[in-house]
This record gives sequence, structure tokens and C-alpha cells, in this order.
Amino acid sequence: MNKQQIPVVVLAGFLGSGKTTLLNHLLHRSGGSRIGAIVNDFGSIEIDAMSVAGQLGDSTVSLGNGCLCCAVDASELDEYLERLARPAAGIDVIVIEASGLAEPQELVKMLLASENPHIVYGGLVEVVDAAEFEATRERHPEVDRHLGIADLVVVNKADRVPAEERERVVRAVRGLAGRAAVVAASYGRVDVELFFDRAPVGERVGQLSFDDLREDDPDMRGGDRDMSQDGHSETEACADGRCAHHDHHHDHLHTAYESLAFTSEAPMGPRPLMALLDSRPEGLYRIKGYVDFGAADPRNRYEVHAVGRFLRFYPEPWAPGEPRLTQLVLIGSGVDVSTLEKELEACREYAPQADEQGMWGVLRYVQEPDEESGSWAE
Ligand SMILES: Nc1nc2c(ncn2[C@@H]2O[C@H](COP(=O)(O)OP(=O)(O)OP(=O)(O)O)[C@@H](O)[C@H]2O)c(=O)[nH]1
Repeated sequence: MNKQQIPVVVLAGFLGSGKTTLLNHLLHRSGGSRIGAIVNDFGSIEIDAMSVAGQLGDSTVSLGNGCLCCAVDASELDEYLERLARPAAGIDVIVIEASGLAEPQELVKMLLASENPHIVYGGLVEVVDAAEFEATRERHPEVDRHLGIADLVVVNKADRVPAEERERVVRAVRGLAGRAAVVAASYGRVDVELFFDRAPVGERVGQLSFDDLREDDPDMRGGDRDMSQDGHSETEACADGRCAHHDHHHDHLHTAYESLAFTSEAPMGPRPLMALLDSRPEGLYRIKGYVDFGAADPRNRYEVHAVGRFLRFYPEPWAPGEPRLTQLVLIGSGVDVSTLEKELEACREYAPQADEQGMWGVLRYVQEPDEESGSWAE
């Protein structure tokens, strides 16, 4: 192995499984290693990039608005890798956080094809949400094949399921993941050594080659399920519109999903927003971003996450001078995006009242700090 080459690890996993949480854990625990991150957001507001950027400064780059797997060619990615891999940047390992709808094998292919002499493919880490695993597999059988090419699978959110279910999920993942290491974790708290000390390069290329990833390999194609079955054309469904050039993309997960990016300078009314969130449609699987509740709580911004039926708010004080904005990305399948947008617009309050009782509906979804480290069952 060329000691000068920087390993590039792909961090993938379905929407909301905990990739950003794991990346943040790695950044906190990196010790003397310097991590460069490339964050690929599906929505046009780069929420994931915002939540890691603070920690990395110029060693984070963001590739927003569409799945990286759908890029026409690898040149954009190469450009970013080039920037991070310059010896002057002093980076030891690069992590690419894929969007929750990206096809990991496309990213791996791009890395294996890269002619950048400073980098080397460092493995695929798949994050699985233990609480959502079965339901996600039912809807998207192709996630099985993502696990089949992983080098490490993190069965995350172990705290959200009872011990027996956790064991069941770990066993099922082991069955699908072949030779990959499988570890259970909460809040992405994996052993950092395990993450970065993946198998040496020579071994890896032997293990996962272009041949393994060939488009016409039946094992890689996940059957001929038409992901556009909900009636959305590929161009509509792909956030950056580039998918139309790639007819083989019909089996990509993201072709079945639409995203809505919503920004408001006017604060959101807690009551109407909670009414909307509490009755959100089944297909609206993922919501993330930041909410300004204005006079109802002028001190804090509320980071919000919905994953399936799970909903949490995380209040934190606004930074001095930070623009008071609500910025949300909503990702779903079979969701009427324009209606959703109108509903969100209707939640804005132009003459807000200090409606503290109105915040009760929000506070029901605020996690106590000690819950994070606590029990296995929610
Ligand atoms: N209970 C519990 N919640 C978790 C755990 N890991 C992450 N979360 C929460 O799950 C939500 C989604 O986590 P993210 O790290 O943003 O997930 P992601 O995979 O980056 O999401 P996308 O980029 O949208 O696909 C957040 O509310 C996290 O706090 C965990 O182990 N247990």
C-alpha cells in the first residue's frame, strides 16, 4: 500500500438511519487523525452539511441537491477529492456521507475509477436503523444488495428496540452482509479504530472490483422492480434532473422519492406546525432542518428530525447574529409536494404571539439529555 494514499470511506444507509450522527461521532473521536468529509444532501438545503460543517471548517465539502450516484460523471467528485487530498490539507482519511437514497455501488465505482494518485478506496460502511429495518426492507428490497457489498455494517439505534429485536436484526444483517463486520451501536458510537482500520487496500480491491459492481450483474440489480411505479417520472423525482440521461437509474432508490426544500423568514406557529407534523402522511418518511418559533421561544432554534413515525426536536440557543430562518427538507414517496408546501406556508405567523402553551405540543418531542445514553427501549 502506498502510504501517501488517503483512504476514502463511503458512509451510506437509508434515510435517517444515523449517518450524520455517526460522522459527528467520528469527528469528535478522531483523536490525532484529521478527517475530511464530503457530504451529499438529497435536498437543495444542505442540512447535513450544516450540521457537520461547524466542526470541520474547510475540510468539509458539500455536494447538494441530488444523489451523488446520479452524477453524469465522476469529475465533480474528483474535484472535491482533489481539494481534500492535497498534501497541504494534511488530511488522513476522507469520509463521503452519501445521501440516504444514494446507490452505494455507484459511489464505490466512481472511487475505484478515480485516477487521483493521492486517494484509495477505503471501504463501504452501511448504517442500518434497527427500529426501521424490517419495514424499510419490505418497501425497498434493494437495500439487501447494499448490505451485500458493505465492508462494515453498523446496526444503529440499538436503544430504540428491545434486546431480542436487536439480536434478530443483527442476525438478519449478518445473513445479508457476507463477510462484512456487523456491529450494533446507539447514536453511531462505534469504535473509531474499527471504522478507519478497515482492510488494507490490496485486499479490498480483490474483494470488491469493477466486476463485482457491473451493472449487468444480476446480484447487483435487485430485480426488475420499477421504482417509478408511483407515477413520477425520473426527471421529476431526481432532485437535480440529471437522472434523465441515465436510463439504468430506473432501479435507483431515489427515483421513487421527491424532496421539498422549505425556507421561511417569518416564524412558524407552533400549533399549526404541530398539527401538520402530527398528521403527516405515511409516505413523508424524512424531515430534517431547523425551525424558528419566533416569540413562542425567541432564544432557541429547534433542530427537527422525523424518520418514519419517529419525531424529535432538539432546541439549542441561536448563535449571535445568526439569521432567524426556518429551513426544512422533506423527503417522501407518493407525497403531494405542492400541497405540502402550501400547508407549510400556512403555518407561518406574521404577527406572532408569545404562545408559550402552544409550545407544549413541540416540547412533547424534545428528548431529555439523559435519554440519549439511557435505556434500550424507547
Ligand atoms: N434513538 C436514537 N436516535 C438516533 C440514533 N442515531 C441517530 N438518531 C436520530 O435519528 C435522526 C436521524 O439521524 P441522522 O444522523 O440525521 O440520520 P442520517 O442517516 O444522516 O439522515 P439522512 O441524511 O437524512 O439520510 C436524528 O434525530 C438523530 O438524533 C440512535 O442510535 N438512537
